[in-house]
Amino acid sequence: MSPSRDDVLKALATVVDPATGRDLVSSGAAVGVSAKGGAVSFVIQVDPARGSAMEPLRRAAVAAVEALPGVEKVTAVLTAHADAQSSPRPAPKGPPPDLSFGAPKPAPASKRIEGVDRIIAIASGKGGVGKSTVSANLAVALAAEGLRVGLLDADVYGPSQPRMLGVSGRPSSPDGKTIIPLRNHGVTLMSVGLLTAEDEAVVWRGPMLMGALQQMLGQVAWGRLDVLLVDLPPGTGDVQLTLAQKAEVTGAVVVSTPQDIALLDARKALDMFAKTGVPILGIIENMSTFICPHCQGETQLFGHGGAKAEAARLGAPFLGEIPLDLAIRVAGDGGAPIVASQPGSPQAQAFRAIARALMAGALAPAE
Ligand SMILES: Nc1ncnc2c1ncn2[C@@H]1O[C@H](COP(=O)(O)OP(=O)(O)OP(=O)(O)O)[C@@H](O)[C@H]1O
Repeated sequence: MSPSRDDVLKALATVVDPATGRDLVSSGAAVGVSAKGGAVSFVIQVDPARGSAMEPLRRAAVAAVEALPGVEKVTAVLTAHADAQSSPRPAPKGPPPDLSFGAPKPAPASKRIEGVDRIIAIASGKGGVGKSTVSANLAVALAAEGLRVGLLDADVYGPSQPRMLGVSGRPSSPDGKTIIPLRNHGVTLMSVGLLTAEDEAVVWRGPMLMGALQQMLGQVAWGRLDVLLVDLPPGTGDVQLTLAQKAEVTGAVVVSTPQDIALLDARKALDMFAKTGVPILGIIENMSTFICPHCQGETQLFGHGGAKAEAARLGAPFLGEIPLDLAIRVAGDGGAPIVASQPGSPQAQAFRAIARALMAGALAPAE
């Protein structure tokens, strides 16, 4: 019989970090613990200053878990938690988060959005990597697979979903409390961009920003949704933290380009989610290869495969790659993402494959 997540936690609780004298579970160092079939994965957060000196601890943790009956594969990753000053970390309240990519868990009532089964955050470490393009196409692709999909554009600094999904006009609020979202290409959409004039520069200040996000989570009449995608602003700021605190987020998908710099930034996003207990559902490489619009030849402009290698290193699922392709940009800028406007194209198929990979993991029906 394969071990349960609790079995794995018990095994990890026997492994003591000699530097702190505390075990991996009570110190909060072991996060993202997942046990599925015989495959176990977890992340050990370490102080970056101790870096490679932690490898023996990682090996001890792997050995403790491997000793459990039914374990076939153990993936254990060391990550540096972003704030080295805070070491040793305070022990988190409650057990480490569940990184299982299976059925949604019942959430505390206050954190649930009525009628919404799962919330998936789409994040990137830095701007311009195509997070919004990926979110829009992924939303349409999931809808094409038969799911009821919502898209919340929380990119307060540059809301682009109304343009990408070809939606305009102000959402109505018949009772002055509930906001009725708009809908196009099979996707229910709400965006901060719909609450402000298109050319109006929005200077959101902290509390206002949190208020807007909470309003969009709590006051929008989303209806029944299998999944709500949240297109986050780039980086690792307040909106990300608010979302993790105020809503029961099923997990996060991180979009990265293959360049090292983008990957470094992507690492920050991954670390932030690990710290806030949000499981990583997968990594998508965008602008993976360049498709020439004239000869259709393929060039590896930014290198290729960096995100896949990083995903493997972290033990996170790699969901797929999207080429840098003029047709993808033109379609997005024209208000009909390529999955909707050219569903038979190879580019649309690449997004559909990613949607299916996500469904096979995070959106899989209950076992
Ligand atoms: N795979 C792609 N092929 C061609 N163009 C792309 C691709 N992905 C994104 N783009 C284009 O790159 C630009 C930036 O993309 P997008 O707005 O999706 O990025 P972003 O990461 O959401 O940026 P920000 O968070 O800064 O708003 C857009 O003009 C978009 O059309």
